[in-house]
Amino acid sequence: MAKLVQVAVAILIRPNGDYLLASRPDGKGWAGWWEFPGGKIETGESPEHALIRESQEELGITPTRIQPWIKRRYDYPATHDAEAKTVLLHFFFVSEWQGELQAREGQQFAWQHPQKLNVSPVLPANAPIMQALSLPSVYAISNVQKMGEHTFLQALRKQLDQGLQLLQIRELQLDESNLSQLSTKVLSLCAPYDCRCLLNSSPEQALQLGYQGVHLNSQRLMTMITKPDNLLTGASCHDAEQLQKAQDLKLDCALLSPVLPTSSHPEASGLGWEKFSEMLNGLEIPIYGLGGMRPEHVSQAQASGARGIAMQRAIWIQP
Ligand SMILES: Nc1nc2c([nH]c(=O)n2[C@H]2C[C@H](O)[C@@H](COP(=O)(O)OP(=O)(O)OP(=O)(O)O)O2)c(=O)[nH]1
Ligand SMILES: [Mg+2]
Repeated sequence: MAKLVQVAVAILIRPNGDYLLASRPDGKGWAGWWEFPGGKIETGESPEHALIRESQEELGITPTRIQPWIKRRYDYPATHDAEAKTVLLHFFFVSEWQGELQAREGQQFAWQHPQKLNVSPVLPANAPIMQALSLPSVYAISNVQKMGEHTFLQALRKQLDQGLQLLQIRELQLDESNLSQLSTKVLSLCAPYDCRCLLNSSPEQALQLGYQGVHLNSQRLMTMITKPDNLLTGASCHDAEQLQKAQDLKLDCALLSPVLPTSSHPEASGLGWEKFSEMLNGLEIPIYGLGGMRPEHVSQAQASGARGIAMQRAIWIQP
């Protein structure tokens, strides 16, 4: 059996969202491939400790703000320059550090825009990680029905100014013509910003109304045979079977709900973080927790292996 190697991996993130990749130096297996800085966890060492030690050894910096994220297992085949092995990668976000970056192992550095990678090839185990990083940590869901259109659009503008990047329009109460009118307003408001909009409806209607994406409810998800063409596609999931379906279709993201009790579904008790985390184990597509989420839950969701959180209420309420 191939040996299991535990690895601490540092995703250094700048305030604008760009992250650092480094090339693997000559002399190591998979030389020339791009990876996040990091390295093997020593026997008896905690992943956090390994992360700090490797950052010092490879980059000459000391992380001061660390957020645990996904753990990912991957089987590497034997190659011309490396033996077969199974890695368990412990990914961490590092958003603050002390010291200046230095290439202490002769590696090259490249800061990457999450949606426009300009180096390759990246280590194969990282493919789903890059995919997840191309989406933001917060997914907003519209709430025109409760807030009224005027108040919602005002709150949306505020969130766009603060960097909102992913929005679902979910207004099931609207007839076709009202939905079309609202869509025109929302899409033109979002156009100057770097925010992608998904319509909770059918792929056909999303395309017809000019959305970049569609969000499938769980019923629609289960009837899909392939991922809709030319649309960023998300889906709502409430159980393991639906999550698996979203993954089999290679959707861009999925919501898992309800994580916590929520006023929109008072009858449901919520999965709780432990069960939530268990259900995400082994999934490769980016997942957002939904249900009772507030902005401060992002770190808990990420520590559970999610990309982040989705909010329909708290995001529109200004502190
Ligand atoms: N650092 C890092 N390693 C990764 C990533 N993705 C991925 O599959 N790996 C794999 C490649 C290697 O098999 C393993 C890390 O081992 P490594 O050779 O970098 O370990 P190290 O820095 O401690 O170096 P060494 O001195 O032991 O050679 O994890 C990644 O993004 N960053
Ligand atoms: Mg290394």
